[in-house]
Amino acid sequence: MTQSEIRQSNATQPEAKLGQEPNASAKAIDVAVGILMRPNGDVLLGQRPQGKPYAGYWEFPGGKVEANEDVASALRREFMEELGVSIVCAEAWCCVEHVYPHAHVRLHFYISRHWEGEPQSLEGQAFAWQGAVDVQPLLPATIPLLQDLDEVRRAVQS
Ligand SMILES: Nc1nc2c([nH]c(=O)n2[C@H]2C[C@H](O)[C@@H](COP(=O)(O)OP(=O)(O)OP(=O)(O)O)O2)c(=O)[nH]1
Repeated sequence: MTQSEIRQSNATQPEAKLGQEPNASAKAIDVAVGILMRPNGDVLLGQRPQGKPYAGYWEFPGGKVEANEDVASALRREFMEELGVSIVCAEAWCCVEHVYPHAHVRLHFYISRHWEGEPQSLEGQAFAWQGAVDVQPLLPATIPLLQDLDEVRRAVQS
């Protein structure tokens, strides 16, 4: 995946600030998050491993953008590290901020319909392909996006 393959989607661009108002003095941590979407609209979720904040909660795979790394590179790296999957192309979907007790995060969500490799649990986490997302608990910042995601899933199916 190159920068040119990261396209802005016009379909859904919720610019939401979720949860508490972000503390202006707390620097937001950028997080790259990828939603793998099968042709039938199913999406892949993973369960956060022990030792992390919100262990046991379900999330879309991804992780923090490192220093001197762009979001697209972080997405590629996280998917290779966590799942052994190579993202071929992905589309920027939306960006949301959330203030957790442990961090103020800025989540950059991408949707990918084209990847290479079968997801493997390289960090011991559970995974689940879901239609309408039905795993619980989900990370609080991710829950409000599910309705918009359902619209994308339906558009893919039709
Ligand atoms: N991957 C992912 N993170 C999410 C989602 N929703 C959400 O609020 N987050 C938050 C939880 C965490 O505060 C942050 C991700 O940080 P992380 O600690 O999992 O990142 P990482 O894998 O780089 O972890 P580490 O190297 O620091 O152990 O983003 C989501 O759907 N997917």
